[in-house]
Amino acid sequence: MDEFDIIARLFAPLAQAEPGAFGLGDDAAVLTPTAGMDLVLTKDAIVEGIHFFADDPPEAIAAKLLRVNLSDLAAKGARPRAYMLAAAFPAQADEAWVTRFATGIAADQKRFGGTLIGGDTVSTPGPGFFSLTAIGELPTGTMIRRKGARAGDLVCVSGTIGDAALYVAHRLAGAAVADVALLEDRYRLPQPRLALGQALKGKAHACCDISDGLIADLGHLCEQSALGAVIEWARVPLSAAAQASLDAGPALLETILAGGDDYELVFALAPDADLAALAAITPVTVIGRFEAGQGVRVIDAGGHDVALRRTGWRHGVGAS
Ligand SMILES: Nc1ncnc2c1ncn2[C@@H]1O[C@H](COP(=O)(O)OP(=O)(O)O)[C@@H](O)[C@H]1O
Ligand SMILES: Cc1ncc(C[n+]2csc(CCOP(=O)(O)OP(=O)(O)O)c2C)c(N)n1
Ligand SMILES: [Mg+2]
Ligand SMILES: [Mg+2]
Ligand SMILES: [Mg+2]
Repeated sequence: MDEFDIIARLFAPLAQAEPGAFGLGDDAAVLTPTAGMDLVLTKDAIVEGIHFFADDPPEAIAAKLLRVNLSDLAAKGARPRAYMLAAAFPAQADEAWVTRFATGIAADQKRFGGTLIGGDTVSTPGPGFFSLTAIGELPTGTMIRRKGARAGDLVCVSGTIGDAALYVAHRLAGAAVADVALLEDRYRLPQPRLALGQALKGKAHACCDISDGLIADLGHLCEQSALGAVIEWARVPLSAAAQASLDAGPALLETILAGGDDYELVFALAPDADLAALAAITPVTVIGRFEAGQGVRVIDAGGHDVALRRTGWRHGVGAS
């Protein structure tokens, strides 16, 4: 199967809903924004060995690629409209592997919306590399920014924190964790909080998704909003698996707070905001407050600062 077979047989069927995709038969696509809407654009790439394990199911790798991008759209309050895919398949990806990858994309396109409108298909002598540009829509001028939190706002997070990072710590460092199957599922199949993100428009003063780690990504909100934040460790929402893992080894606290791969939302709400209306969509937990100053502080139940050696994931370039 060559690139043209892959495009025609596996990807073109996913492009039908957007006429400007021309069945993936032209050099480029045409996208007309819906009247009164802004287009919201975001790109994230994933690399074998860095973002996913080589033995992850190809359907899940494809789903994760789409979902990490939809998570960025969710954080901005946008609805998925279209996406572009660049796939560099490694030499060991045979026809069955590529077919399963396309099956994963197709299933999630149906689940979350949006239409494939173009991309590129190449081979690589190196590890698998997949990049996606997600294009969302929202009413003009309503995108939720990282900037805009106010001192006294509540720091809120969706879902539970730390599950995927505990799985990575288990796989790479042999960390003893509870319920590996649940943690693995959270790692492989993040849940983009699209409905919550859209409900946050006009309510959240600032929002971003948690990819690098709760502390680091909350730090991005703080930096852009020119504020600090304090969070109470005891209020950070944990799954039963994460709680049980932590009970066995408190060293995993830092993994939970700074490990990343959560793809939950962290956002700023006014103290009198209607939390129940949001929690009816996706579980939401208040974990702290924005305050004057800079940086993120974590305090324990006694009000003492919790020292962290790292705050989140950073890609390095070069030998440093
Ligand atoms: N190579 C690049 N060229 C241009 N912009 C980039 C590049 N890499 C990252 N950015 C931009 O920098 C910002 C932060 O990127 P990133 O940390 O990847 O955000 P996120 O966690 O939301 O995915 C985003 O606005 C992104 O578009
Ligand atoms: C095999 C493997 N090892 C380690 C990790 C942990 N990890 C790798 S990159 C990353 C941060 C998120 O990826 P990034 O490319 O920074 O996404 P962005 O912040 O741009 O959304 C994390 C937590 C992983 N997901 N998989
Ligand atoms: Mg990114
Ligand atoms: Mg991202
Ligand atoms: Mg990152």
